[in-house]
Amino acid sequence: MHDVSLLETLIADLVTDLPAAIRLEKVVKTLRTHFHCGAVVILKREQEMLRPIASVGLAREALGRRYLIAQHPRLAAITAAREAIRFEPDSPLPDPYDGLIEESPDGMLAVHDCMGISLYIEGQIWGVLTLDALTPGTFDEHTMHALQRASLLVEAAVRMSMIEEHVRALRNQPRDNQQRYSNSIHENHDIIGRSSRLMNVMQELAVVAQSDLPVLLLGETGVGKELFARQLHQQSTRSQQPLIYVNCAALPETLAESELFGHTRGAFSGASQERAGRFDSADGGTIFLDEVGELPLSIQAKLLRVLQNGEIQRLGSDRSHRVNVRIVAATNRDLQQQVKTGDFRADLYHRLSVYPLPIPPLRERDDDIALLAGHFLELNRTRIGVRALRLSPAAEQALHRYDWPGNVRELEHTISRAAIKALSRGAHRNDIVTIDAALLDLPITATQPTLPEQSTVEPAPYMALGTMSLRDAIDELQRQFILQALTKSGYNWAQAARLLDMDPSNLHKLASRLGLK
Ligand SMILES: Nc1ncnc2c1ncn2[C@@H]1O[C@H](COP(=O)(O)OP(=O)(O)OP(=O)(O)O)[C@@H](O)[C@H]1O
Repeated sequence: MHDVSLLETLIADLVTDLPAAIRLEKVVKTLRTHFHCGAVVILKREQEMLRPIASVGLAREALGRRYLIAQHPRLAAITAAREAIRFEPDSPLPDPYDGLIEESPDGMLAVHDCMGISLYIEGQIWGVLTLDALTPGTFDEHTMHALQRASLLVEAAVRMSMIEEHVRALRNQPRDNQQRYSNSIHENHDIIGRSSRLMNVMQELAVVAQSDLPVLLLGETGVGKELFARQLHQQSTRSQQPLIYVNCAALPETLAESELFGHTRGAFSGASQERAGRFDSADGGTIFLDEVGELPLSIQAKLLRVLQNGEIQRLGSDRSHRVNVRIVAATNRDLQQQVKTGDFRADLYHRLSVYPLPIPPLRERDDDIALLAGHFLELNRTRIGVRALRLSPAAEQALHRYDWPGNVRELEHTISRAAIKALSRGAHRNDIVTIDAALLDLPITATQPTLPEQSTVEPAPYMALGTMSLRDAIDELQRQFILQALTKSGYNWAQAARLLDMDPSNLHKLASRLGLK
């Protein structure tokens, strides 16, 4: 593609009426074709971090990662410069995408070309664009100039996507809220995931956030109810006011009342001075009652009174005062069942559950697993200080097969544990550490066969001329391709056949001949 046709294609990507995320995906695909790259990524800057928001050629989990700029010298150099920057194939600086490249047999970036450019919106750095080509010599002075020109259109595409998001958000907003909300729509990215189930919850959450209704977040342990509560507050009209967290399970019954509603001086022995409670602290804002199902019945009665008349009474006081607090509660218990057994007051239940919002368990949003895993891998990579931390294909498969009774929390702990175990095998700072399925130590919960661990597609130096026959080399290449397709499709043979553009029955036959079945 010549420069002119590149610009034309980018302009076409720009003017087509597409959702923001898809528009940017199209842009990176166009750039990949034009610049003959293995991977192209658009990353958005968020304080000290860069977050991939559109990518092609990288493993899907990359979209869940966050790159601390200070820890990635290439990204730091691109961010610091205004012009396009190129890294020579022999550059000693580690590449942030090592282990994540789809096209490379083991995901690794050996000798390769890399270039990038910072993206500016309204005079401020907005993010960066990076391009990696697997063949050294792909990028030269000419491509640098072409990238410089193309970056203007990428900036335009980003701008357009931002404007569209603003418009969509404003359409959903009550009038008095417009200014505040438009400032914050791009801020919170803490909830990782792109599954349709998650997107539906986020949409519902955005709508209910704007009402002042009490919300009851329901979901199994570890699904992220606290994150959703924070998001709800952030998107509400109260976002500039406090969000006060109360863990009801950790409140001792004897102290619960004074903690929640405050106490007067001398209300009990040790109460040497008057003290405000959590409801006072939350005045004007939101109180988040986590694990509300654990509240003792005596406190439930007092909480109900606050919800009924908006007034609180400090322990030891006979006067009450008004507070204006929005209630968001969460539980992993079956509250209706608790009502039946008399452990939870029915009247309080009805007050709290005006708007129940169920958060789906992780096993019902498989699409989020890779992104979350990527996010936790990057956090752990930073923590343990290695160059790259990645999953073997079999490990990735194991994550998808497992049913995650402890949900995201369990995934987070599984990856942290495996990272530390990998480190204890003697990894060093400059190492690329691969977590294999055994390190994850997950119980087998599925019927699908486990890919043999040798499916980690290693670079194949042994395929050099003189070390094997052409026939064996072809077999080896076919084996690697099939394993990659199987890994990518989660061992779904029909999908793997489509990826390989083969007839499924031929794929089965070939896989048997190659010893893969
Ligand atoms: N979508 C997500 N993106 C990033 N991190 C997540 C996500 N969901 C959950 N987490 C992380 O998983 C962990 C558990 O989340 P959280 O404590 O909110 O769960 P919970 O539903 O409140 O669980 P419990 O009912 O046991 O209190 C936290 O460390 C949280 O940051």
